[in-house]
Amino acid sequence: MTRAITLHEVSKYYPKQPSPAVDRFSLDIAPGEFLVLLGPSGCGKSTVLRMIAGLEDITTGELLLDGEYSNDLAPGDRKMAMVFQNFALYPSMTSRENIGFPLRFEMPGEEHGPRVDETARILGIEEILDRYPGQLSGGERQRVAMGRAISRHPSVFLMDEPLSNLDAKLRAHLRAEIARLTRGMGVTTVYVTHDQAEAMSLGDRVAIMRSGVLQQLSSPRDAYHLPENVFVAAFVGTPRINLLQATVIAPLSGGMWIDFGRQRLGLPEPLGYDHQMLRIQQGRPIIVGLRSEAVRIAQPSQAHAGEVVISGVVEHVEYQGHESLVHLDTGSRPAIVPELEAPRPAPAVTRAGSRRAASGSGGGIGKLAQKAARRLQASIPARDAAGAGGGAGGGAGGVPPRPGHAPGAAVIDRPQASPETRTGDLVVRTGPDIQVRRGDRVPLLVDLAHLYVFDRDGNRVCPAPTRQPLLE
Ligand SMILES: Nc1ncnc2c1ncn2[C@@H]1O[C@H](COP(=O)(O)OP(=O)(O)OP(=O)(O)O)[C@@H](O)[C@H]1O
Repeated sequence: MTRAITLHEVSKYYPKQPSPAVDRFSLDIAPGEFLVLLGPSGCGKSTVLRMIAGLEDITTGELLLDGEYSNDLAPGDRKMAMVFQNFALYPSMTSRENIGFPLRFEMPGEEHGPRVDETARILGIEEILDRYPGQLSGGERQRVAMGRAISRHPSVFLMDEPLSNLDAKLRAHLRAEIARLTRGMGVTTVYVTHDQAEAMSLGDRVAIMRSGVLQQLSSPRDAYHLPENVFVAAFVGTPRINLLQATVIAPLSGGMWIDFGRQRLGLPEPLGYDHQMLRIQQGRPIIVGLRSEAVRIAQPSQAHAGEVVISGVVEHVEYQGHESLVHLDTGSRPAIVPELEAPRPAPAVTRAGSRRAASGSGGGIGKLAQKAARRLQASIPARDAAGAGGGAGGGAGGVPPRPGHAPGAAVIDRPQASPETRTGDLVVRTGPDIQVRRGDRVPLLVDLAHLYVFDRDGNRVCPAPTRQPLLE
């Protein structure tokens, strides 16, 4: 059995907390779907999961299971199995006993052996059934923990960062196993992670959260290619998208340029629809997003249609084996997004109050950048969250306004880095054998088909959202 889960305008206020941990969160999860809740530390992912499990009360809003109002259903009656980050196994029980333990309550008086053997076969852990947890590796222990969840034949799996205690190789391996298992069983799965790579590889859809508010609900592909706001653009993808402060220049005499301060990108005429819409942004600060594969180092004579030329000075080359990442200084001012690490270079500082050090795409932010973000946030008019996710549909049904929460980017100047530590404002992905040296000025071809523009509130305006925000 598998089931549909609906959250309708669900909020969670913890006692003595001024703002909600989860704010008017709406989501429809189809039977058998694998949905990933993704976001930085503290954004409310686990709270959503725990409300679905019945381990946390819902303050306002509704939870429907297969269309039935279920806010008050006891956890034990929800037929859900949870797998946590800290997979606690009973140390005095063998793997077989650990897996069979929940069945004592679910199938009292029945023979559990066949169910445990079947589970072990699915997970490929027949050989370790008679060992104790102390005799197992971390990966084996996590498999047993999953076995305990699977053996119950739940209608829903709820997984809260189940792989985050494992090393990278094992994580990748078990990630593939989880995908295979849950899809094979056809069981609805809600999976919490702050690791965007994990989310992208596992989810049928990802729900990206920030400060308790749903930012985007879409396929992993759309989250990468059509981020609804600058937060999603910056959170999804490695290396992080290049975000540059810019302005639009569109004189009445014709032509349109994106001005980065020292350099300009000329938009080819006749202007396409997406570029025409940028005229509205003239005179306002914007953020340009360029993924590292949207720019290549090549001579202007090699430019394809839709590519325009700028240049940059090589600051640093990062060899990665299969590719190199070239860090360049284009004389632009990078923009950063609060709650995410500052772009290069930035000391990794764990956010004060965060319960767990963030890694990967998650939560740290350089102290200087944090201070600057606070200063600038104070000076940027805060628009409500309706703009942040209410653009392209994606199934989120629009993001409700959240008084006092500015969802968009704070566009801030990067703290000044010394020449020794400076690593550029633009990262470009190249082949591994690129022959460039620090200090070389190189031509850069920017593919306009992969140019993103976000307005001052952080909402994507190019490519134009399917639902246009009100023209002011
Ligand atoms: N029992 C609680 N009492 C008060 N505040 C809480 C409680 N549990 C969580 N919070 C707060 O609610 C917010 C959301 O927490 P939650 O654990 O849901 O976030 P998360 O995205 O899962 O974070 P992480 O990835 O670090 O686990 C945080 O600010 C957290 O400090």
